[in-house]
Amino acid sequence: MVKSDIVWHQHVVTRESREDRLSQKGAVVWFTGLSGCGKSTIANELDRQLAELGRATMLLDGDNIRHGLCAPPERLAEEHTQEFADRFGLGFGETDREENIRRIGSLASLMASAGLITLTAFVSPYRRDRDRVRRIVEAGRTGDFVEVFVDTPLEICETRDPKGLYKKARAGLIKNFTGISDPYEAPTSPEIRLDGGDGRTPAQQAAEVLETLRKRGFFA
Ligand SMILES: Nc1ncnc2c1ncn2[C@@H]1O[C@H](COP(=O)(O)OS(=O)(=O)O)[C@@H](OP(=O)(O)O)[C@H]1O
Ligand SMILES: Nc1ncnc2c1ncn2[C@@H]1O[C@H](COP(=O)(O)OP(=O)(O)O)[C@@H](O)[C@H]1O
Repeated sequence: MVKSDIVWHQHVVTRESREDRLSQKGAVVWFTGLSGCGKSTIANELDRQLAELGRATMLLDGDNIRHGLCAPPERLAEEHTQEFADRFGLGFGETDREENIRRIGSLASLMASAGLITLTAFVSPYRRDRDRVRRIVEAGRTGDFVEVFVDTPLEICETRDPKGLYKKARAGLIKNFTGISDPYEAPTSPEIRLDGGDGRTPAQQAAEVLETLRKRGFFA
């Protein structure tokens, strides 16, 4: 393989000095699960709980990121050529999801290296894609990637259906819909598994994640 001319640049300000100033350790807390499982709600609630403790955080979630960094072709075509939009716009095919998670994983890893407790909430259905992100994040330090599997039964997600997408998917109006016409590969050994059907509130589920982060030494 031709060695790239892109050379990594060592920064003067170290990750450790950034974390010392924040009195915390950077991390990527990766929420994964079906559409409607509760990952955005729980991640938002965890963000609120961390902010209440004065922690420095960032939250990235599927719907929002797909308005910008990982926008679909039709949105890019508003500002760019159709060729550009077709090349860089992302949908929900397997390769598009791979690129979606690759981009987000790289961004989240950078945020963690700045000392931020970075929360991400994406369906991220493919084990291979999540494991790649884990390797990127943990290249810096083992243990910095905390996978949170929001294990809510499909029946509950479909009953909730807050955006009516399951109904459209069942009617064949949406292709490649996770859990209906596209696979979801559940994590085999997540750091945290939340039972989405156990009747707990998002605040209670978020509190469990918060305590795990504290026990793992990300903050005192
Ligand atoms: N085909 C298909 N499959 C799954 N989800 C779909 C699809 N089309 C649109 N949506 C909406 O997009 C949100 C998932 O985007 P993600 O970036 O998290 O997906 S992925 O990680 O690339 O699989 C997801 O948001 P959440 O419901 O918050 O998970 C859906 O509302
Ligand atoms: N623990 C919970 N108990 C009851 N409803 C929940 C819970 N967590 C989330 N919900 C509801 O489920 C729906 C989907 O939640 P959301 O966070 O958007 O899921 P996702 O981001 O995984 O698609 C929302 O209407 C939300 O209010």
